[in-house]
Amino acid sequence: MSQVDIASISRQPQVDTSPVSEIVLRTRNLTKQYKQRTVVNDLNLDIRRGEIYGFLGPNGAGKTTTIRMILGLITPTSGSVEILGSDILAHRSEVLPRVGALIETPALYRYMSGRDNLLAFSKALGGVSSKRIDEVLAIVSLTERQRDKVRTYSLGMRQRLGIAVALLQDPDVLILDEPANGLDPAGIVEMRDFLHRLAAEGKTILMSSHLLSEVQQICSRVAIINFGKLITETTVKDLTTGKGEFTVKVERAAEALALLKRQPWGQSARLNEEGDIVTSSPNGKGRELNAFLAQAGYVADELSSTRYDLEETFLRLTEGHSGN
Ligand SMILES: Nc1ncnc2c1ncn2[C@@H]1O[C@H](COP(=O)(O)OP(=O)(O)OP(=O)(O)O)[C@@H](O)[C@H]1O
Repeated sequence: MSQVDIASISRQPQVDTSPVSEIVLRTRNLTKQYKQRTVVNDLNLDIRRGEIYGFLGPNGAGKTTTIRMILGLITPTSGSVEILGSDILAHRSEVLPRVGALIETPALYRYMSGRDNLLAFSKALGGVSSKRIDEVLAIVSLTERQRDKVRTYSLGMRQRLGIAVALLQDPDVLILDEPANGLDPAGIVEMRDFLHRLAAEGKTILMSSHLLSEVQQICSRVAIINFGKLITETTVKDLTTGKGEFTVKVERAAEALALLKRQPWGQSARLNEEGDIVTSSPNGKGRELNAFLAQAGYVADELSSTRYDLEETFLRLTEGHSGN
């Protein structure tokens, strides 16, 4: 995939930030066909102000194509993208300055220092104050290393410098395609802390990833797509929490299980690999389940909401298929 021309995305003059609705980025029935092949299929996404929204899917699922349509780099076959209340294609020049983007590896000059890279991009944008350059260097924690050549930077530092470029015009929305790609665990933690800081300042962040553990740690909400279609858009918490099920550690588990299975609400009760009971509760609440078991003489040692690993959930939802 090609690098994004950040300069062309943000070359337009800055406009006033007027009050906007809670949904900062919205796609409606977004569809892209190449010949007869539908690679993005009727996609409806709603991204809210200040959230870090994970856009997840296996290779070839249509993430980059969607991001390119969101940025107005390619035209949808049908459907629309609204950013900050305006249609991206109809109001490009007002909208794009408020959007910063980084698509895969940033296009940086490796023989120049970090600061000189920012100066070069700022010239392409029509000039950004030296104060703003200091600010973005501080935001991405590169102040100390700003005079060093980019070729001496780690991958994580280069990713952060790429994000610094995207931040030069102080955009409201940041769109990052695979920002954690190739980072080691320490780099991922750095990236996570850094994105949380940006979100806390009110930036809205859309990041794509196939690193599920990463999305689980960083994002508050996620959309999962496969074959260009939305499979689910939900909170990470909901995705990893069993739908109203509880895991119970109790003595004489087999007996307790038999009792539960005789209840109308407990028919799907089962034992997990650890020999603990996984079951629904009489009214969806853990307290009621606890009381029921205790009254029947099975006092629980532990009772918790059943959690699922995001990776398992993702594989189950996408059935491990690749869209390629
Ligand atoms: N210009 C194009 N012409 C034809 N097919 C294309 C074009 N661009 C992308 N595709 C196809 O569309 C599908 C979605 O590709 P896309 O790059 O959006 O997926 P992705 O989810 O970003 O994957 P990855 O994680 O591998 O980057 C792929 O099967 C790809 O081959």
